[in-house]
Amino acid sequence: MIYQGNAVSVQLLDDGIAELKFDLQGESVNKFNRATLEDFQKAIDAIKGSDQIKGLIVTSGKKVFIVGADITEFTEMFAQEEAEIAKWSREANNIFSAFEDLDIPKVVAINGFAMGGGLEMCLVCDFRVMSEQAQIGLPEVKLGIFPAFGGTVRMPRLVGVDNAVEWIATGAQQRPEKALKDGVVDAVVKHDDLHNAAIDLVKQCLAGKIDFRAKRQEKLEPLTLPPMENMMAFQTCTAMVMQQAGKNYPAPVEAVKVMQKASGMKREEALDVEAQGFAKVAKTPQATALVGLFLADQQVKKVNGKVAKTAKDIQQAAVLGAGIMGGGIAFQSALKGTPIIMKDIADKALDLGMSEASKLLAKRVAKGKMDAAKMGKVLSSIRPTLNYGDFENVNVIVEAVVENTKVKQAVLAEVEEKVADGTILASNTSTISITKLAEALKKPENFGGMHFFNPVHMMPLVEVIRGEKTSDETIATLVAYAQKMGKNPIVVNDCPGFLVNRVLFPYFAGFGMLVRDGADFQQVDKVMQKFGWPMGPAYLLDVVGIDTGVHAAKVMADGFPDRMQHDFKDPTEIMFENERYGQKNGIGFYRYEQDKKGKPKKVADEGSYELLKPIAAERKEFDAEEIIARMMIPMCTETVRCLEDNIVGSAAEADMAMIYGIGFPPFRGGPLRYIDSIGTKAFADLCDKYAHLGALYEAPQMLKDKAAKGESFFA
Ligand SMILES: NC(=O)c1ccc[n+]([C@@H]2O[C@H](COP(=O)([O-])OP(=O)(O)OC[C@H]3O[C@@H](n4cnc5c(N)ncnc54)[C@H](O)[C@@H]3O)[C@@H](O)[C@H]2O)c1
Repeated sequence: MIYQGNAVSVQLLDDGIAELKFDLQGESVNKFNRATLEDFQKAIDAIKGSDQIKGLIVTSGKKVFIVGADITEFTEMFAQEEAEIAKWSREANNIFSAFEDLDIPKVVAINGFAMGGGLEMCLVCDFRVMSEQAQIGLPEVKLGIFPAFGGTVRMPRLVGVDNAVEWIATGAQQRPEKALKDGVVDAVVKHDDLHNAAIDLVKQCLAGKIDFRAKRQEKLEPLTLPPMENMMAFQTCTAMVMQQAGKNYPAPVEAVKVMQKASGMKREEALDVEAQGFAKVAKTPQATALVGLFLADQQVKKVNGKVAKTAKDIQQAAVLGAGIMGGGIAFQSALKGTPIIMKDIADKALDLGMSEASKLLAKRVAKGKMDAAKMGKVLSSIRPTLNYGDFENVNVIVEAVVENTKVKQAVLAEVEEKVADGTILASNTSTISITKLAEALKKPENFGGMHFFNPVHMMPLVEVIRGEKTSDETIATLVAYAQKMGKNPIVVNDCPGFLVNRVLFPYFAGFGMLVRDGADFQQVDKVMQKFGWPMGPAYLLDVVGIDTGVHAAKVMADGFPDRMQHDFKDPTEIMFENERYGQKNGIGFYRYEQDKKGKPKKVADEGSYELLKPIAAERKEFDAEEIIARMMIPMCTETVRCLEDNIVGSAAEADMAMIYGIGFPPFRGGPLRYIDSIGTKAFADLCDKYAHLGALYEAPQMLKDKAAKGESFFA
């Protein structure tokens, strides 16, 4: 053994070829934390000090190669001054450069995920051999930053400007074929042949058949494009990236700028430019929010992992109701490998459910994401039925029949009689209390809520709802089933609207008051979309369905009369009374026409303004800042109240639910992180400023306390 550290070892194999192996002890994956970087430096020193090593292969002792830098270290690091952050990147790069400069052929064997810093490690090697099972990428922009272990320097020099921009600015994870085609790797081999293929390449270098020094030199020099072509290439890329990323996500554009600025420089100078650019983006609020989001996601997964430990085995599921939601649940369950019985009372509904599932599957086949055999298998694991035969073998049942308490209670009581003792039942209700539905059951402990979002196959969130009598084992099983379906469950306690709708409806209430006070709903939509929402509130209400919106708003008002009842006619109610139900009947706040692809396209409709006139003050322009405050305060304060009332277990879970469930702008991190970004004191002051609008605008006690103590929701 030439070197043995906690994360890196160097061992001499045969013929003067050594193996440098990453294998971080005590962890399931390799990552570049500070300790690994230090260890890597020591390994390089050991290689330099050995006169036996003529060539090197770089490997991993884990299933993955290296997943990237250690993101848990980012929050603290990014809190430092820009100069300190740049220094960190520069120091790491000194180690990477020292490795690159070793005057021996170095070939990396990429066995599994090589992401971010993991791929940058591969780029400092002279050649890259990749297993056909591995995937690689530079996903840093998804955290609001860009590669800073030399990625912006080596990628364009290795694969050209256009490819480098695509890999860095999209942050996409890439398969072996793409990596080989773009020249990011030099060979793709069968997984079992990887080690030998890497050794073979080192041997060819040692035998003088391949000039590894020439290959390495390309990475040390400026880009080779003539100045005019270079400028053109970067200009085209910048415009494209700006358009795709949008102004709310500065990192991809900054990455391109850095690459352009460094294009005429040699490696070391270019690495300085990268470090400075990196420090700048690391200090943006977007980076803070997106890194926070990543950590929150990890925390939620950890919590769920613990919860799901006591889950019952799930081999067979069933869904009651083959409508929009039941059909979607059946499709998703079957797709992810849990066979499902789909029961309805109408033949027609079953046919519709099955034909929707086959349409979705056919799309996957057409896109090459699935073969016909798999499609057949998935379809045959959905069993449509009109009766309860075989229900005694079902482990978990999701009820998704019409939204009516009596019907749901009757259906749940009926199915309880048909199943084995331990079967877990859940309702997909969006507005009815889980505790109330449980009153119809003999074993309420075996029952909970499982609130999916529409369309089920697209929406990542499932709210798992604990009623008063729901057992821990039931919650565990529902969490496990949601995970099995590829969804992100968040466990919440029962209350009107559960978590997501309880927080969303105050936002709609804010919208109603703005329109009442003379705001143009189209202006509100534009401002909120610019703020980062996928769509503004009026458009969102049209998409959700005005009838659904009015019904749910009533449930919320009954549940929280002190702040959610209003003494004026809400614009959504006006639309409802005039049979403007939104997209579903072609008219709501907007009118809907079909675009060329047959999809609904919204157009302005003067009639809406006429209808709103009796309830609205004279139309006037509002400041964007005021619109944002009046829309966001009710949403954010209600999220705080959910935390206060123990509806949700942690700030991380609350924020993730809003991002997964209703598309809260990810670069703002979620309602609670949004409060943090403004500051708890400043946000509480903002609440005071608008408190005259009603109780929804009053700062909750928890916010006041945090503001007084100078605390935030996230450390
Ligand atoms: N549509 C949404 O966006 C959405 C989102 C989240 C939750 N939900 C909830 O999901 C549930 C279903 O909503 P949907 O939009 O799919 O409704 P839907 O009207 O499309 O489907 C309901 C289905 O239930 C069937 N049904 C009625 N009584 C039945 C019985 N006794 N046994 C079996 N099947 C029966 C009907 O035939 C119909 O096919 C509701 O509780 C709704 O609140 C809906």
